[in-house]
Order: sequence, then C-alpha cells, then structure tokens
Amino acid sequence: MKPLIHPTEATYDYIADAIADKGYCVLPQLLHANMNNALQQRVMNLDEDDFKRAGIGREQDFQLNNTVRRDETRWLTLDNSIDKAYLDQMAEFRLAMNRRLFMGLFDYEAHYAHYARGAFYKKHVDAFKGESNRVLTTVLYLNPEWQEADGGQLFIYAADSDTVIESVNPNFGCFVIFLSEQFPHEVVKSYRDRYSIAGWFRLHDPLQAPLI
Ligand SMILES: O=C(O)CCC(=O)C(=O)O
Ligand SMILES: [Fe+2]
Repeated sequence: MKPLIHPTEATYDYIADAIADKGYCVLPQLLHANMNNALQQRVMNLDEDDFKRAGIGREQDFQLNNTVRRDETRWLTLDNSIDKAYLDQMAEFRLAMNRRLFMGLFDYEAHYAHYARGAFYKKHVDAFKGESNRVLTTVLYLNPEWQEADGGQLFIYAADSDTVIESVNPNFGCFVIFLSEQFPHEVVKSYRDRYSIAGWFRLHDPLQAPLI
C-alpha cells in the first residue's frame, strides 16, 4: 500500500499495523507539504550557534565523542510557532498510536539535527531495555534532492545482528518510526549538509519530578 499526504485515520492505521507487525515503518511522506517547508526553512535559518554538539548518554553524561557521532542538535520548544506546530502534530500522532496499540506513550521530545559534510552517527540503540523511557523513535528528513551518492543513509539493523534490513535516504518529507529498544541503527557518513528532526515518544517516568 502506498500511503498518504497528511496523516489521516487510514494513515495512522497503516503505521500502527506496521509497528505491530515488524516494529518499524518508513513513509516517503507523512506531513502536509506546508509543514515540511516551514520546518525546512526553520532549520536552515537556525544559526550555527543555536546548535550544540550532540553527546552520548543522557543529560549530565554529556561526553563528546568524535568517534561515535558528529551531529549537532537543537531541541524544539513550544515558544516557537513552527516547533509548536510540529510538536502538536506529534501529540496527535501519539494519541493515535495509543488508541491503536495501547502503548501508553506519555510525551514526546524532539531535536533538529544537522550533520555537516563528513558527519555520521555510528551504530547504536536509542534506548536500553529497562533503562530508558524512550519507546518509539521518529525521524523526519528535510533534504530536498538528496542523491544516493550524497551518503547519509539511515541503516536500520535487525535486532542483535549486523544485517541491514532497511537503508533510508534522508529525502525531504520522509518519516521513519521504529521501536527504540529493538533496532540498532546508524547514520552513514554524509557528503552533504543533512537536516532532520529526531524525536522520541516516551513512557511516563515516575522518577521525574511531577509537572506542577
Ligand atoms: O538521522 C537519523 O537518520 C537518525 C538519527 C539518530 O539515530 C539519533 O539521533 O539517535
Ligand atoms: Fe538513534
């Protein structure tokens, strides 16, 4: 089946079925073109200073490690109207998945990522069983006219193996979703500036301070 232009109920059905069946889904397009364009303008207009070199591990454990990843990131926040439009869209997505899959997804965090020429992110998982509340990873790509030779593909590996089951070009508007604990993945070296939004749906963390 070839879905979609903008997430309809049928689109959410298709995604939920794919997640239930195989644990991931690659969609050539998900959002309305206007939204993709606005997000692309926004990420291109961010200053180099707005981005931070991404680290490994969470929060305080922010050791930079050139051998593992070379991307730069910036969190989306509700006080920017374009960020908010995307976060609102993902809030709808979250509820749509909860209704279909009973996943109990509680919230969503997302950052813009810039991979400069030569940047990569070696094979990793986004969440370790029992150690993180990240359950579902999303990536939206914002690169018009990407060519195979530009590199920067996302490789998704079969769980616990070196077999690449999916190679995704970071084409404009393409959206990828996968179970965070299950799929090791990698961004191969990019030969062009590469822009995306990576995000994570999370379970409620009872150790986190309550929102008052
Ligand atoms: O940009 C991508 O294709 C994946 C990024 C990623 O794996 C991450 O940020 O954890
Ligand atoms: Fe990742």
